[in-house]
Amino acid sequence: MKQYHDLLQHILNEGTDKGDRTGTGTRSVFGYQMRFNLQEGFPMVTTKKLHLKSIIHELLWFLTGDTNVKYLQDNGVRIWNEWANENGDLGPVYGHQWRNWNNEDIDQIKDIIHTLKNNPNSRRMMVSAWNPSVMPDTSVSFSENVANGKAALPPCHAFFQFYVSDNKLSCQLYQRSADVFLGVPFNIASYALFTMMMAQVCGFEYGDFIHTFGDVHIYSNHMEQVKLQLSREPRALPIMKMNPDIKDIFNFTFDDFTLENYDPYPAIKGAVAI
Ligand SMILES: Nc1nc(=O)c2c([nH]1)NC[C@@H]1CN(c3ccc(C(=O)N[C@@H](CCC(=O)O)C(=O)O)cc3)CN21
Ligand SMILES: O=c1ccn([C@H]2C[C@H](O)[C@@H](COP(=O)(O)O)O2)c(=O)[nH]1
Repeated sequence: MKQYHDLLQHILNEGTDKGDRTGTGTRSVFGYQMRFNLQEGFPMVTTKKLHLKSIIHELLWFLTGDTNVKYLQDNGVRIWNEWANENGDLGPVYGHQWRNWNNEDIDQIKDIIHTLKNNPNSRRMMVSAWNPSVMPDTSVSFSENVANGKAALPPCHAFFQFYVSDNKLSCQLYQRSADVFLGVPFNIASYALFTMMMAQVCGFEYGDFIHTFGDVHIYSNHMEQVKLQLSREPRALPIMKMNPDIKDIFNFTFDDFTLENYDPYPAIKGAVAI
């Protein structure tokens, strides 16, 4: 994962100090791109231990269209708790927009699969989680926004596009805002896995995952952690094995994934900016 270390180093070298919504403070750059060839291994950061269980359950949760944290909590995943209201609701966030865009019965995932199978040369294979009509009002709390039918947080991984050439499936994500120490390792692994799942169910080989960023930042309270991480030499990437019998994107379950040869350095704790 030289790509990830290069990004950390680029922000340290070239970033400017910038205030942010959470009041934490960041060092930030605007615009950056990384590319991962999914045939070269599974892009899971090795220089700190990642909680793969959270990544897989979060992705399966998005795919069901669920926006309540109960499923995550029942599976030991805590990463969305801070933003949910007392009933566990997050408002119309990712899963809702993917599967039922703007409450209009538009299933963007089903539509993309149909196009991938029938017209893979299409240049219109986009999924958008960005929906201006549910943007939260930042002057009120997360739960007040949810009560008003708004999303607790606007999507960070806002939209993505698929592309097929040489029978290989690639995916490019635009991430408008990125917490490089905590969020980005999750986001890379999640979209890499999603691309591989889509490739399997549509009958393609693995292509590239391309990760494009807007405001990409290191929070000021993650600087020591980032320096420790950069002092570690990246190790060989692990291999992700998926149950080859699954041919419907909505039928994957947690037990269909096995990560082999993941040999990370120890975890590095960091506080999440709320
Ligand atoms: N500031 C901020 N950064 C994010 O990455 C982020 C948000 N907010 N808000 C919404 C979601 C929630 N995400 C999160 C939230 C917490 C962790 C986190 O604490 N990760 C720890 C522990 C992981 C675990 O126990 O599963 C880590 O060390 O990776 C990661 C992603 C990604 N998003
Ligand atoms: O998947 C995710 C979700 C969130 N983040 C980060 C990016 C920002 O640091 C915060 C969101 O704050 P905004 O003020 O809405 O930009 O969460 C991430 O990196 N990955």
